[in-house]
Amino acid sequence: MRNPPVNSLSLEFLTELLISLEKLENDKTFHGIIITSDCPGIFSAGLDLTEMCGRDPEHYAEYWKAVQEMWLRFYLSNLVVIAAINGVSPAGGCLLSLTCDYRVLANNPKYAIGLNETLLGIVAPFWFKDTLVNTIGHRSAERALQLGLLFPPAEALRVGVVDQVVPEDQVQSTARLVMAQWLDIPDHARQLTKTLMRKPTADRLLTERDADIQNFVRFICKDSIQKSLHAYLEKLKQKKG
Ligand SMILES: CC/C=C\C/C=C\CCC/C=C/CC(=O)SCCNC(=O)CCNC(=O)[C@H](O)C(C)(C)COP(=O)(O)OP(=O)(O)OC[C@H]1O[C@@H](n2cnc3c(N)ncnc32)[C@H](O)[C@@H]1OP(=O)(O)O
Repeated sequence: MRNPPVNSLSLEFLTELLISLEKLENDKTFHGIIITSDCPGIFSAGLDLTEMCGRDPEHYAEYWKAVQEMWLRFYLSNLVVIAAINGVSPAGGCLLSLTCDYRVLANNPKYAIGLNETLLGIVAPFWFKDTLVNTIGHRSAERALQLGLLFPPAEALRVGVVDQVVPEDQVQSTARLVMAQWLDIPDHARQLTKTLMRKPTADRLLTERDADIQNFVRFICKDSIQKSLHAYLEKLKQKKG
């Protein structure tokens, strides 16, 4: 991912990601992809706050549809998808990694990962929650979501948000080793098993997709939510000054 400075998942970047995924899926010489970051120290800052702040309802609806599409397409991809997480990964950045089949995280205490939406005064939608529950179990997910926990590497490994923590200079090579192991499995059997595991979760969003967009638009348009997102963005900007 190369969307400096923080790989935020803007509408444009999400569209590029989806086009890239589609191209790779349509090229039958590809069997797997490794998602990693070109921004030093940052895997992805998550959803782009500027797409959710100070825009009109039509824009929010278009943006949310693209976020849903990213989740659905990566979560259900027939390719083996591995996240080589070489930086901090809050909220939507964590969600993107949770769509992958395997997560390797660099062992740097700054590289926290988690669904921290509540800390921003926003609520992780049910399909964010379902993805986390499927990964770490109900009790750990409930605690992590309510408290908006961002896990440092050792904790992330302990709770199961990531599958492996390795020295920073070994993230890419480890992801490639893991990829080789996954590609050794007969493709059709692995793909069908992935579908079996993930389709019920994806189907829930597919059947409630429009209602989920309407919920998002209603929620994000609230004055109180706009105010807190705006204040949060300002705080990020002032950090430098
Ligand atoms: C009932 C409910 C129904 C429906 C619910 C509906 C919806 C709610 C759910 C919405 C879900 C949202 C999920 C999300 O992903 S929200 C985004 C969460 N992300 C964060 O909190 C991360 C914020 N960023 C950071 O903490 C730091 O930037 C970071 C640690 C990533 C990097 O720090 P660093 O010091 O290296 O850089 P900064 O100086 O902070 O940032 C550089 C510039 O980038 C801008 N920035 C940062 N993050 C974002 C972002 N997520 N979106 C847009 N822009 C971002 C930052 O402002 C700086 O900008 P400039 O000052 O250079 O202009």
